[in-house]
Amino acid sequence: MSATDVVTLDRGNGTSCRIHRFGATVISWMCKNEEHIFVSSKAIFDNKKAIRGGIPIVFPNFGPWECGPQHGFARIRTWQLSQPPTKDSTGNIMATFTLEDTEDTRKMWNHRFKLTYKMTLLEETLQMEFTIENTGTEEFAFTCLLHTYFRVPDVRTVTISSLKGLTYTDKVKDDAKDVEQRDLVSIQENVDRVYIDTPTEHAIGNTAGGKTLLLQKYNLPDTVVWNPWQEKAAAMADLGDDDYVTMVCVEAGAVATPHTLAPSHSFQARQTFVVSA
Ligand SMILES: O=P(O)(O)OC[C@H]1O[C@H](O)[C@H](O)[C@@H](O)[C@@H]1O
Repeated sequence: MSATDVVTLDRGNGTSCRIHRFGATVISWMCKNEEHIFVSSKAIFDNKKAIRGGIPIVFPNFGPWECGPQHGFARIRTWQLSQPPTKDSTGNIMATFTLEDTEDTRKMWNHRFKLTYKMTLLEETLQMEFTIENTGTEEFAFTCLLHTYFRVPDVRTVTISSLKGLTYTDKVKDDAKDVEQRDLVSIQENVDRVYIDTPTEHAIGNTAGGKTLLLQKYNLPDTVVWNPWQEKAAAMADLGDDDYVTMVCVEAGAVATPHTLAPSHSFQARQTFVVSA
């Protein structure tokens, strides 16, 4: 990984965020010396393969895709740093990354677009604003998602709130639909679920340092919960055998229903992590 590949936002006081320009992938968020983002011990940084961990950006398609690679191409393209890290008068630090269509993306998916991804590092908060513009002359449909891997001491003790009563698609059970019954979701096996139409905030308990993290989202109506567990983790070349224990993916997205964007229109979404108690 070369130094020019990584952009650092640093507030001091052990609070920083590092973003790899490949995929504009957040690879670290430290808050008061506590790392909240998981990156695999076997992650490959060859600017070809998606980084295993961090916050890959899924666009223009979530999951397997007839036009190109799983989860689309945004996570495997090098983004431009359009606004280098800048501090405002309150001490918050922001940086902005952009990605536009190229001949190569148009061969896969013949649409013109501009993605803008603005990160803001606040004192105990990390905010990610994601904008998709249709810069072409025809409408297009997409799904998108911020595929966050949180770093946790032990996934078996993690809890996720605000999913009770919601319908989910269970990708481990051939996309069977079911309704979540639990007040707090915990993970004790391979889980891969798309919860549909979720509220704007989840509290994730027992994350790094025993802290509860709030995941707040805007215009990202669905929440994916994923952990490959032991057997599937062992079969993944870029995930250490025991890495599944120290990660949980809670992913905010617009995936259950594709979103259609008219020419010259834009779609704006946001996710924010707040360190709570
Ligand atoms: O291996 P990847 O292409 O990075 O996908 C990793 C995972 O992403 C999401 O969480 C999906 O719901 C899973 O089905 C998938 O396995």
